[in-house]
Amino acid sequence: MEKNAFKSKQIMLEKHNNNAVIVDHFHKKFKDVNIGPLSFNIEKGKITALLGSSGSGKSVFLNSLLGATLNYEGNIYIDGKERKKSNSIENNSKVGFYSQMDFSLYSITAYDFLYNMCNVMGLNKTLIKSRIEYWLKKFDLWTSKDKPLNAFSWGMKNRMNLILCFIKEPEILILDEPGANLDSKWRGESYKILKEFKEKFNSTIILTVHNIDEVYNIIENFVILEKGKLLFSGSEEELNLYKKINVSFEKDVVLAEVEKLLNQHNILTFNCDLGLNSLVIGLNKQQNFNDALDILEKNHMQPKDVVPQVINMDSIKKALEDKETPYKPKYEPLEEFAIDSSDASLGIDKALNFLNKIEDKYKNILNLNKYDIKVALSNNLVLISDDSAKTSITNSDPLVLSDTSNTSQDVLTESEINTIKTDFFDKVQELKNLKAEINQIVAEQKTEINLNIDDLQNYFEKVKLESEIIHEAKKTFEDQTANLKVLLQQTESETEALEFKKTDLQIKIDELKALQDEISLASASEYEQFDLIKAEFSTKLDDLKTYIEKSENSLTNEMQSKMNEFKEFENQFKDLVAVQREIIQDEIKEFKSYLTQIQIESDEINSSRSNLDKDLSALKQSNEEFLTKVDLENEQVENQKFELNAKINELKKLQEEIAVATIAEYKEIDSIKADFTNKLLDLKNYIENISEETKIIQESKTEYLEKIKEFKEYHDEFNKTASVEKETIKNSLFELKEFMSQIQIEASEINTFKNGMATKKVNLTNEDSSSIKPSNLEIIKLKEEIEKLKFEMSEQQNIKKYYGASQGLHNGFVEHNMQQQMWQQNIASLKDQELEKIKSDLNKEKEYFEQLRKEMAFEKEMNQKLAKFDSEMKQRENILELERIRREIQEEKSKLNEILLIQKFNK
Ligand SMILES: Nc1ncnc2c1ncn2[C@@H]1O[C@H](COP(=O)(O)OP(=O)(O)OP(=O)(O)O)[C@@H](O)[C@H]1O
Repeated sequence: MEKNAFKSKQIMLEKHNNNAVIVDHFHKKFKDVNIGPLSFNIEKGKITALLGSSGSGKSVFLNSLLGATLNYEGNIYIDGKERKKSNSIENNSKVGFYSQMDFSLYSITAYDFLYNMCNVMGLNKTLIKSRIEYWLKKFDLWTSKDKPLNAFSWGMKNRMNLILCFIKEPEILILDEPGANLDSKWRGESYKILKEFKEKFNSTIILTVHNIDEVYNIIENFVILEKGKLLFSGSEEELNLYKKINVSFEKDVVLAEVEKLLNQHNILTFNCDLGLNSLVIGLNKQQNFNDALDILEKNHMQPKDVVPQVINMDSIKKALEDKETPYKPKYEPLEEFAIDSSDASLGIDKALNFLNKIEDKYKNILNLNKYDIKVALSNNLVLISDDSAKTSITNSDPLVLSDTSNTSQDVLTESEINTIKTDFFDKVQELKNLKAEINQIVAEQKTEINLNIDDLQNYFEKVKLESEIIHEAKKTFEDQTANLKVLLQQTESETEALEFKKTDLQIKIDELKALQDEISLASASEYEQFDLIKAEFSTKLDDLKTYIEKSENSLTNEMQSKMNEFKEFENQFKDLVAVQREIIQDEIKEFKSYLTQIQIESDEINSSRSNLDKDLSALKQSNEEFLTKVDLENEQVENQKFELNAKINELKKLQEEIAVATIAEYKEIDSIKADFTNKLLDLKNYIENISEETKIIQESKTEYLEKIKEFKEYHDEFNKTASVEKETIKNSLFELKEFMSQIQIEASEINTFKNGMATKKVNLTNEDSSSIKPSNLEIIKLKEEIEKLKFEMSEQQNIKKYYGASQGLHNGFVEHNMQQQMWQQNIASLKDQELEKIKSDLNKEKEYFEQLRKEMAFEKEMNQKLAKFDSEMKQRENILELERIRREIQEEKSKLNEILLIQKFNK
């Protein structure tokens, strides 16, 4: 038994493999309320609306579907798996659920929140970043990705909830009131995204909504609950639900005609309101209201007002009630209606044929003899008949074209007239469509074609006006003919009366004649009396005759003049018709040539169109190629963007560092600058001082140079004297050498004496140390003498070095000892003077060198300052370099920003 139940369940599930959800006798019992038993299916890859009034059990069912409630009878199968037993993470990953989560306590950023949630959902790590970016951008929250969630508005929070639901890209999406808390723009947008999502992933979407009207266009299936029971489950067609629109018209539009027209095009009509001249039209999913409008417009039944009717639970319930007696259109649908506006040449052919046809009909009228026709006009259609008495001329009469020669052949039926009328307006419409196409393809020809179409309209207006004039003229002509007839009848009856009068008179004359005869028979007196009466009577008779003649004459004259007038009018009418005929023929010729022109243009357009088609396909191909290229480039750009962002961040950091460094450096520069300006001021003062000192030095220098010059001159002179004296000294030296050798001899003698004395001394030391003392004194004395001699010798040498001996000295070395003292005195005084001079010169030189040293020290100081200045300048240059680098970075950054902006724009 159980096995069989299992088998039947298997079969049921297999049967329903195109269903994402199978609800099998779901039953949830509460204390006072029962939800179920419910059995229905939710089709895979479709959008199903779960509808029902408040408390109907939608939430109870959704909670059970989500697995939040497992305590119910019956079963819910998701993808063939029993919900109660398959509440695992794996199975839940197939389901996405939208609920209104409140983020008021979440200070985490939107991006981080989604990142964490994706991890929790077990999304592949490589997908997370791209998914987050895609969905945040889709819901316009990418720019707020780093904002904390508790700073989001209600609308933004709701969009976050939707992202949470979509980001998983699940097979089944369950959305409980997705439009709540969203503005109308985002409600519409999210329904659009929902549809896109379904188409992209072939997902099954189950949603509950309050305003079904807003989502009607995307819903494919309906599940309707009412007080815990299933009211309906199936497609829109099965629900018999139509999008209803109330359309009202001007008073002159006949609703019956509108209804007939729409029905013939498979558009349902409901609820005619004759008072407001409006009716309700019903459109199914495949029908577009714009198509209905086009049909009405083409047939000159433009609506005055259009009010769409809201689809709500009431209208759904009504649709369910009406389901038993489905609406059937009153009028049979037309097999073919739409004009293929893409085939412009066909339209022109049709227009040509149609206009030729009209021309034929006009020819028919124009070629008729005026005597053969009786003319009347009905609206703008010409009514012609060979027998006006037989034809009822009313405004609603159909168009009748008649030729006296063959009346029956040219009579058109009402349906033929309607076809001609529809054809005519169709052709005009086709011409309009053609005009629109020409406008699109050849913009330059637009004005010309517009003018032509205007001309065409003017032409028809003119024809209409002219036919109205003809109609008026014909009417006047007919009126006058009728008047003439009446006049003729009057004249005839008057003539008849006169005839009667004449016979009466004749009878009376005859009677009178008889009476005359009787009277002639009577007496002569009576005869005389009778003659008198006779004369009287004859005058009266004459009067009567002249009266009759007169009246006869006036009648014939009047008739004659009327006949003349009639003839004149007839001629005029003839001329008018001839003129009109010529005009119409000319215009038809013009129109024909215009049409051939249009034909030529149309051919040209067709050829250009085929070229354009070729170009278009080429363009499409290149566009596709371009798009793939763009995709590739986009990818590259994304990478580049990422790199650029990283670089920008680096640059930003660098910039910040530079900015900090620059500020510090600026401060330093400022202090250096201040120091520098102070120093510069000092330097200036110093330089001023120096320049003054330099002036003084310069002056003293020139003085000193002059003195040096003098000294040099003196020196030269001295050198001259010295060279002379040198010779003398040479001689003296020779003498001195000899004197020296003598002295050396004496010295050797002294040394021998000294040695003798030394041996004596040794001996004496050996004998008695006290006996050494007197010999020591002698030695000291001798030593002093030798020292003295040495001093004198060196002095003499020195003197000889500097000055030649005075001329007295030349007198021989023999007198040397005698003159030596004198010479020494002179030399000493000379030497003192010279030495004094040299000393002062040396002092001056020393001063000069001191000055030079000072100058050099100053120069050194200046050099040091310059070096410092240079280093400061270098520092300053470094700062300027930094500034330049900073500017370059700024420029680089703005370039990058531009590139980014262009990339964004391109995207
Ligand atoms: N836990 C419960 N205990 C008792 N009755 C409940 C419980 N949950 C729901 N109900 C009842 O079940 C019925 C259906 O409720 P449910 O919430 O499914 O309605 P709904 O269709 O979602 O309505 P709404 O559109 O207002 O949200 C209501 O009458 C409700 O009172």
